[in-house]
Amino acid sequence: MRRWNGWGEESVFQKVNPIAFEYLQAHVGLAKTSHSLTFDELIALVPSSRLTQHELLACCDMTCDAKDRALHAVGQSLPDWIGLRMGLIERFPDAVAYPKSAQEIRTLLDLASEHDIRLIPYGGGTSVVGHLTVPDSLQPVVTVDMRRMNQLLHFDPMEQLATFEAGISGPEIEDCLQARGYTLGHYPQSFEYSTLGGWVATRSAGQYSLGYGRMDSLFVGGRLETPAGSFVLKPIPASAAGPDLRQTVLGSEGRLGIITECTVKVSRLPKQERVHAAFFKDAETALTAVRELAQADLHMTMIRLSLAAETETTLALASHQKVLSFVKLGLSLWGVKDQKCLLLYGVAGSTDAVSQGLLSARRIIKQQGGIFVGQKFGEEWKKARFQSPYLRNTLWEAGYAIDTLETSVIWSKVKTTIAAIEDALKNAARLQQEQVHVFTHVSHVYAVGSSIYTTYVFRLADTADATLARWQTLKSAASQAIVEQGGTISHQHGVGLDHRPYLEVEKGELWLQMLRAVAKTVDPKGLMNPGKLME
Ligand SMILES: Cc1cc2nc3c(=O)[nH]c(=O)nc-3n(C[C@H](O)[C@H](O)[C@H](O)COP(=O)(O)OP(=O)(O)OC[C@H]3O[C@@H](n4cnc5c(N)ncnc54)[C@H](O)[C@@H]3O)c2cc1C
Repeated sequence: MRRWNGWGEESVFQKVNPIAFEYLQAHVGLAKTSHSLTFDELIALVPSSRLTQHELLACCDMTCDAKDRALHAVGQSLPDWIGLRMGLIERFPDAVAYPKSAQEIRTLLDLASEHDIRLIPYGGGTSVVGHLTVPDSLQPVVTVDMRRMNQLLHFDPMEQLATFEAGISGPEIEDCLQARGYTLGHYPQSFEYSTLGGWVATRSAGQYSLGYGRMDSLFVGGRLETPAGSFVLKPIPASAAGPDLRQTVLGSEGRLGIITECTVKVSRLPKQERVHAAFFKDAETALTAVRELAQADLHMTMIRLSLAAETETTLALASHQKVLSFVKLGLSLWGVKDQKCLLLYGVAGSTDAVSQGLLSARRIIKQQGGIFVGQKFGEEWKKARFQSPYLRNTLWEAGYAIDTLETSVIWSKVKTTIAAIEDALKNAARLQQEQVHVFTHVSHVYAVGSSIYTTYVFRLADTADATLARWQTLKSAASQAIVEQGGTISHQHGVGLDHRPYLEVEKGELWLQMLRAVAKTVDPKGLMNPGKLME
């Protein structure tokens, strides 16, 4: 069963070795465990619904049950966690709808327009930027859970296209496609629960984005039901007929309507898939190698470079410490010491393509002094690649909060932006007489630049309000640093509520006016996910 107040399956507990806890204490300080709300205590916070006995309840298996409303009140952002664990949830939806077809959604939208009801589309509930927060609305709010719409509607190997209902989850998609010898190749770390509709609505990026593309390029068509009517995007390979309307649906964050189906590009399952690893002596050489790999057109599936602090943290968290001491000793003999950076790189395809890809990658890595350590690190990463979010549970229970930040910039700005984000977090913590442990990797690379993904760990404060204030200070300092460096406020997580204040600087007021005009056209009464993405 899925955890109601954290990440993942209840049966999975990610242990942290004592060395890693000592490491954390040395960097962040000794933490105190805080009281976590019980499920009954959470339910007691749910007020009565404004929709009890409303005629809308006849639609889409809708329910006003407090349990359903509690389970749909938030997503997975840090403020969401503070809300769930410490009882700081201000509002709950009045009801939850569970549509089973596009037709039911059409009926729901028509009824919502007639009765002035606000709707929040809900995919897997894995948003990390406040997409699912219930607005402060005088009108009732219904959260629309899409997960019963999880069928494959059409698959055509000739065209390499598959059409799914939008509520289908990552594992369900891969089960369908792999049984037919195909894959979507989209693996965000939230793969277990997030949905196709959610990926499109947030423009998500998976771990193999280098090989298969981000959701932006996988999504070729679909259907959006808006309060004003249906919007159908035909799958067309390329078109010069005016602006590309797929771009309106991608990243729409539930503001324009409900995506009911998506047509996506699929690929043949690769014969072979390899992830290898190499160490570099410092960030300078490692980033040069990564840029050259990204620009070499090698058909790689992934590149993930952990900078020095993340490499050190990864090694501290690893379970096989004895083996690691040998590796560290060996690396130090090659002059790879304190500033070492770990690179994981993946290649997939036919046996020949994989050998050729690995060989070409090796040449570039070697030119920058990279030391190869074979497949072991890559295999471990593959095994654990959906496990690390489970650490959030373990660390929270020990009194630590963990959050992530992401952006992307052109190559000339990568190093300075990483430093600016990390410094901003450390300074903001220092001003609060606290410490923060900060580490960064780059994992989505392009010919022109790269994403930057920073993780930060800090201590929970004594109360929910104080913990939230601590997070807000850190998050806004880092977001400000991103904006000042000219980075995007989000490379992959979207805007939601948390990034909304920074959007105007990035896109400009005219762009926001255009977007508001589009929303007004398809949703004149402002029913859809109010307040997210834009005011
Ligand atoms: C542990 C963890 C790891 C993550 N890793 C990644 C990662 O590697 N890459 C990445 O890109 N993101 C990642 N995320 C963020 C998150 O998983 C993505 O934003 C994901 O795309 C959200 O999908 P979802 O189905 O859970 O959508 P939800 O969280 O339910 O909703 C997100 C937004 O999409 C809208 N929406 C959802 N479904 C529809 C629909 N059918 N029609 C219209 N609007 C809809 C919602 O209204 C909301 O605004 C991670 C999150 C967590 C918690």
